[in-house]
Amino acid sequence: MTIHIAAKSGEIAETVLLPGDPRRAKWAAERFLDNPKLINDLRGMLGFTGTWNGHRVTIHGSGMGMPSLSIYANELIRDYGARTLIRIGSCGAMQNRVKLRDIILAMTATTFTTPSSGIFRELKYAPCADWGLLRAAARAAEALGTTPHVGGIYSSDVFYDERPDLNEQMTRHGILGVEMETAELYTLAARHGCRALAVLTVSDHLLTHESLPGAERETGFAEMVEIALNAAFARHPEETA
Ligand SMILES: O=P(O)(O)O[C@H]1O[C@H](CO)[C@@H](O)[C@H]1O
Ligand SMILES: O=c1cc[nH]c(=O)[nH]1
Repeated sequence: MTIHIAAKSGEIAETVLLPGDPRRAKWAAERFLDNPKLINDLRGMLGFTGTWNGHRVTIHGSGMGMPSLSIYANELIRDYGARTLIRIGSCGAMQNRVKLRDIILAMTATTFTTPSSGIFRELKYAPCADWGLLRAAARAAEALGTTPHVGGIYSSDVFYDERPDLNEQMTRHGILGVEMETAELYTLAARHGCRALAVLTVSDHLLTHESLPGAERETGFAEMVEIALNAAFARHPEETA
C-alpha cells in the first residue's frame, strides 16, 4: 500500500493502462480483462487487475493533469514495479485532417512545464514515446483497420486555455492534439527505464468545435484500448523487452 494506492504488493501487473477517468478504468477492465479484481479505490481512483489473452494487466485511473498522473505513475513504478505504462486518453484535435474518433499515437509531447521541469533547469527536455510500443501500436491499429495519426501532441496544464495564440502556434507547427498528461508520463518512464506510450482518441475538435456525442464515445475508446493491449504484448525480435 502506498499513500494513494491501496493495492497489496503483487496485486499490480507490470503492464498498466492509464486512463485519466477512473470510470473508464472500470469500463475497460470489465470489457477487456478476464477476472478483473478491484485493487484500488482510494479517493475514488479505481484500479483493476486481471488478464488479457493470458497476460496480467492493470488498468488504473491517473486523474486529470500532470500533477495527478505523476503521483500515480511514480507509485506504480517505484512501489509496485510497473514497467510498461500506456495512457489511454481523450484529446482535442488541432489539425483539420484529424477528425473526431481518430486515433493519435503520441511520438512526443510539447509542454510549458511538467512536475519534472525543475530538475532540467534551463534545459528543454523532449519527452518521447518508447519506439517499440509506438511501432507495435501503429501496426495494431492498422490490423484493426484504422490508420492512426502519429506525431507530436501538446500536454497542456489547463483545460480552459486563455491563450488562443498558443493553440494557433501548436497547429501551425503540426501538433496533432491537446491533452493533459503525456509529457510527464514519458519523462517519468525515461527516468525509471520503463516503456511508455499514449494512445489517444479524439473526443473534440479545437478548430471545428465539434465534439463526440456521449453515446458514441465507447466505440472509439474500445479501439484505443485494443490498440494499447495489442501493443503492450506484441513481440517483435528487435523490440525492447
Ligand atoms: O480522457 P482523459 O484520459 O482524462 O484525458 C483528457 O481529458 C481530461 C480533460 O477533460 C484530461 O485528463 C485530458 O488529458
Ligand atoms: O485535454 C483535453 C482533452 C480533450 N479535449 C481538449 O480540448 N483538451
